[in-house]
Amino acid sequence: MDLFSTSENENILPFEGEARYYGSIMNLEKSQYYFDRLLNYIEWENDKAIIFGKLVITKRKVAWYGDKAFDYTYSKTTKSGLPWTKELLELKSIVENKTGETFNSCLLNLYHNGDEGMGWHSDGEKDLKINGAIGSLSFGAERKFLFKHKKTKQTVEVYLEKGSLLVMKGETQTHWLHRLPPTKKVKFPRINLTFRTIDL
Ligand SMILES: O=C(O)CCC(=O)C(=O)O
Ligand SMILES: [Fe+2]
Repeated sequence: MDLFSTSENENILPFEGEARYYGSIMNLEKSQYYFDRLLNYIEWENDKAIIFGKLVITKRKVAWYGDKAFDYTYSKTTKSGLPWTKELLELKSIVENKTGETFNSCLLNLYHNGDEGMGWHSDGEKDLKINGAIGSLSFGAERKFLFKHKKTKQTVEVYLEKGSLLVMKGETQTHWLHRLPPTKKVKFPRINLTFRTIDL
């Protein structure tokens, strides 16, 4: 929060990218409110991905919202966006004000517990604006998030607490992978929102 702003905005990547962890950007009551609203009012669906040529249906649930019903190709499957909800517009504006960036879409992930995670990837899908910022908001259970440099394999870890904001920008997606590792320690759900800019 703003009281502890000395390390706020520090780039946590050592080179070839920019990832800024703001910590929690809202109070606990607000982050609990948004967690509940998102859990109950988002149209969650199991994700489908094509991995090594096979259709895989994940336990993790996803949803896709945006400025208009555009199609977006992600993990080799195509999704179409739903119109923004009230809460998503509020959160988009909070993230835009904090970062000075603008976004036209949001991918949401619901991890029911620590068994669910996301493997190494970068968000460089062809529909995304090149080097555009991605604003990642987290609610619910705190989880570890990792970056790994594509060439040097150097890793950087950060714990994403409830109500927190992580911004990835610049060359991050070109040079770094990221992942949300599964963990036996976490028994509670987590919701993550990544605000993005799609080239329309
Ligand atoms: O859940 C997270 O923190 C990361 C999600 C992610 O990397 C993505 O949706 O591309
Ligand atoms: Fe990602």
